[in-house]
Amino acid sequence: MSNNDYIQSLHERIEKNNPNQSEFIQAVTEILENVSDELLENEEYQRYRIFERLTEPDRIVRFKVEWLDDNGEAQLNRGWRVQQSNLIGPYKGGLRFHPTVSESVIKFLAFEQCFKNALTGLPLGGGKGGADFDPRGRSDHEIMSFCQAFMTELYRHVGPNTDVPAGDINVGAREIGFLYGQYRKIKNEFAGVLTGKAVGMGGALARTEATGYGVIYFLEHVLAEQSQQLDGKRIAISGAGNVALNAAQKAIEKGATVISLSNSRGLLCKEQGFVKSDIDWLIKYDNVKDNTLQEFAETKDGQWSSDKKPWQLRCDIAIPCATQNELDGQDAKALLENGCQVVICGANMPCTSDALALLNSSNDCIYVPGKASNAGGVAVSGLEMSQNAQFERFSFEFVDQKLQDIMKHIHDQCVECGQTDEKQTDYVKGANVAGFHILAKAMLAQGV
Ligand SMILES: NC(=O)C1=CN([C@@H]2O[C@H](COP(=O)(O)OP(=O)(O)OC[C@H]3O[C@@H](n4cnc5c(N)ncnc54)[C@H](O)[C@@H]3O)[C@@H](O)[C@H]2O)C=CC1
Ligand SMILES: O=C(O)CCC(=O)C(=O)O
Repeated sequence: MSNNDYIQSLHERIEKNNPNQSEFIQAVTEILENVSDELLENEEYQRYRIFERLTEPDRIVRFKVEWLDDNGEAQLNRGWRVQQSNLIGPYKGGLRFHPTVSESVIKFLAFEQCFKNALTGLPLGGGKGGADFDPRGRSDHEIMSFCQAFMTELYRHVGPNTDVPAGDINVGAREIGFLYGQYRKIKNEFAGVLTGKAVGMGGALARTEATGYGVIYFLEHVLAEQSQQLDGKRIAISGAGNVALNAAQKAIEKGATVISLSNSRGLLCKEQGFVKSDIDWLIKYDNVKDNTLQEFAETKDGQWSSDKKPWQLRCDIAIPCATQNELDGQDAKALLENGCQVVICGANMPCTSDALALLNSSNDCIYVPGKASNAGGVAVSGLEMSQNAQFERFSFEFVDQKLQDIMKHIHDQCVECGQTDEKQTDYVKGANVAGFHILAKAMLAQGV
């Protein structure tokens, strides 16, 4: 088979085996494009079918979640846990509760997670889970009932050395608490089976902040490569959840001007830049108010625009922190026309394929994929696991320093594996190739 035919056969296999799973196919295609050379140059990778085996999840668990709402009516949802690969550590990755959750979404997240976790240098395999449950408008009691029902099935598939879920969209400290409480009751044991727990029950200090802070630490390295710094840069951020708000807070602390936040209903802009107390307020009322951003504009400061995204704003740096495919080709074009120099992802796969192609081929803009830049969250989850295993508690400063070291380590790997002919760094290629080497080597070493 010619080289072209071989790579083409891998594309066809993915399409054929995963019909109607556009997000999963998108994530796999991006990585395949970057690792084609390694596959062609390494006969062992082909003989042992490394790519095919990495793309096939070890197991997919789909389950029924039935629970009672506040009116005493039965509700029914679907839950998933995709255990993609435990080649280099227990399956590890978050849980997402959102009506758009599907098998394709969880599979793409689990696949990406394997590469991300490998880049951290910690012994973490890859997995992801969630449910098509919409928490919007639900009471605390309903959220608790749902979480308990979800864990009543999930508990049999997880364990501190088997699979360790954490939070993702709409799964924060409150949900992790309810999930953990149910696991503890069923199993009658304290075990580090979830991360993102409250600090008083084994959670790591700085886990809440870690993903957003990690993005900014990574960004500083990207800018340093260009002999630039964060101080004075205008940053547009999308999202207004855990990742967005903590990235904003760290960026402000480092002297940047953060001009936007957003949610699925619209955009909040503050032209002169948010200040620390603004972000403190938004963190405090996240989850409490129906639309925190709109309320901020109405009662405090800034402009609210319904149904708008931040990508038309003039900015030096864009940080998408909401969800997959939130930034499309038109948005990418607008960012480039307005002089955006760096797009660095807080969210997982926030750019459509069109947007990625435009941004990553531009000589004027650097694009950093989430599997590199948002790995700080899972890295600190890894520290939480090690803290739990030792019955220890690490200080905020210790964890934050480790996080900074890990983000630098990931950046260094991207630079090493992502060199282009023009002696620049292609961060997409760097992250994909570096992660692939780690997983491929482990797969070869462990035999078939
Ligand atoms: N929480 C974590 O540690 C990590 C999260 N991520 C990724 O970061 C992203 C955000 O996650 P979190 O902040 O944890 O979730 P979150 O639930 O705290 O916040 C999500 C935010 O995105 C907004 N949003 C959702 N869909 C949207 C849409 N279509 N358009 C605009 N805004 C939308 C929501 O309104 C909310 O403000 C996700 O892609 C997640 O997979 C990645 C690594 C780690
Ligand atoms: O902390 C974790 O285990 C998971 C974080 C996560 O879901 C992600 O990196 O996308």
